[in-house]
Amino acid sequence: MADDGILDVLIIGAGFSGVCAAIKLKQAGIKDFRIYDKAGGIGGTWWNNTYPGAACDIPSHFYCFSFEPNANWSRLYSPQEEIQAYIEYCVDKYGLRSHLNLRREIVSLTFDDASGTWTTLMKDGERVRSRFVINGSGALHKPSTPAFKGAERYSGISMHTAEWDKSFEPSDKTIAVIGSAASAIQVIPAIAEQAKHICLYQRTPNYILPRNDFAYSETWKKRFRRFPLLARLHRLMIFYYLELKVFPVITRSAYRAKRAEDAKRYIKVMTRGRRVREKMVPDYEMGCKRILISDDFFDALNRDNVELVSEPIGEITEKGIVSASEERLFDAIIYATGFDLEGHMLGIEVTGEQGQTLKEAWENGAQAYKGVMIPGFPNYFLTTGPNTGVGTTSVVFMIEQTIGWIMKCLRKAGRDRIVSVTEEASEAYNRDLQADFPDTVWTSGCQSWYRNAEGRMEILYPHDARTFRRQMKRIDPRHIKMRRAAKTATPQRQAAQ
Ligand SMILES: Cc1cc2nc3c(=O)[nH]c(=O)nc-3n(C[C@H](O)[C@H](O)[C@H](O)COP(=O)(O)OP(=O)(O)OC[C@H]3O[C@@H](n4cnc5c(N)ncnc54)[C@H](O)[C@@H]3O)c2cc1C
Repeated sequence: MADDGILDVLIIGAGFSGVCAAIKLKQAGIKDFRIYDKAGGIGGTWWNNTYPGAACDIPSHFYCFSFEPNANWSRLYSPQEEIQAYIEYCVDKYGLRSHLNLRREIVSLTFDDASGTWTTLMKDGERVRSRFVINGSGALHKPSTPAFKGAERYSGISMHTAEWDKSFEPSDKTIAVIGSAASAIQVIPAIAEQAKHICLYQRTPNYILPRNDFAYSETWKKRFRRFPLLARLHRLMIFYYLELKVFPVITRSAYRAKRAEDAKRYIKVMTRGRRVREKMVPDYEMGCKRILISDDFFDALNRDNVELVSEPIGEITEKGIVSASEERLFDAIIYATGFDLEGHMLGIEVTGEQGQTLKEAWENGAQAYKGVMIPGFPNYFLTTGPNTGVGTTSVVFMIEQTIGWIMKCLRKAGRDRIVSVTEEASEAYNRDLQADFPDTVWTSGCQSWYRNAEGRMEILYPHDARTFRRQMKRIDPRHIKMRRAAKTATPQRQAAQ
């Protein structure tokens, strides 16, 4: 930290976002930064989600940093342990350990107009001042557990997939899995063989397509190590496959209808029994909710010890779950019920210029310029902010583009300038962005976690990842303003260029 006790940059979160930001800061010669995370380790999503079967669903060679390829990915879709090990490797390679502050939860950020600095308040009462804040607190770190009537009475084992108890032994247990989306279709195949009986409580069926996963042979790993260009080409192939083949399923209605028919046929072929088949085929447009992939879920579902329950849950009792008129008894209830997205956006109390809070600024919905900057909140950057999700691409790719843009801002800000986005630029950006949604499947009427309670799209970006990359290439000086603080806070700051 500089003599004046003010950090250059404070980073929130030690997941892909925080680690990427830290690496880029170091590479730019900015060493005066700290990373804070409330978790007990690094990795973010991959530190938290350790349930059996957890893995990425974007191919690994593209679900990693472009500047740090990994020739040793074991499979097309690597398991959680490998992704966690990759993040740990990056932290060590770029010497980030000494910058880490774990088990430190941030509760508020307050901007001081006079000095142009942010004060970050930790849950333990410590305050840290910094010029910049990069908020990489992620979208999926607050497990969401529906408030079922009576849930507190349940006396068996109860846990969310994102809070997995590693000592849990599924053998010979009767288990309820609530939720049938991404985590459920990974965890069920991983425990079905050991469990005595599993009941899958499904509210809405999902489009589930084949994953086509495979292990990379030692020969291929050797080739990737020997010829880094080959690994780059492989990454590019994945990128363009997702952009040109998968993204149009969501954006082109004629193509989508055809693919939806194929997908429904696949689900029918893969499920055993007419009753289950009927409940597993979605009746909404494909792509409106996240499209899932699995090679082993249907095999698990077809097992004699796995049962689909598609009636709504009435209440949870001391020993089990009541749905319709029947009570089923369970040794364990696993909540595969996703994450609280609204809580993430406003989980930290942020107060910007002239005492305006982020809650006030987002009264009519969360929005940011390019998903990164909010008018009235200078020197404050988001990494996976509103409308930055392209469901068919790697979030790590999106993070890299965003951090590239933030670094350009920091370079321009130099040693003593304050960066802010104009209200007009942010309004125009978001007006155009929201205007591009009506032609897409996400506004076709089905409700999904992509939209907020009022139906406004706050998660997804309406275009493909190449468009996002293009828009993050440069800084528009008409939109981004630089000024000096009234009271220069950091006279001998190390230059940010
Ligand atoms: C099970 C699962 C599988 C996924 N698979 C894929 C995939 O295949 N492909 C893909 O592209 N994306 C996937 N994702 C999305 C994934 O979240 C992103 O890819 C990526 O890991 C996000 O990284 P991040 O650093 O932005 O956020 P995170 O990984 O969520 O990290 C944020 C960190 O911020 C910390 N934090 C939050 N609030 C505070 C606070 N107030 N104070 C201090 N620390 C705080 C959290 O503890 C967390 O460690 C998956 C998500 C889940 C849950």
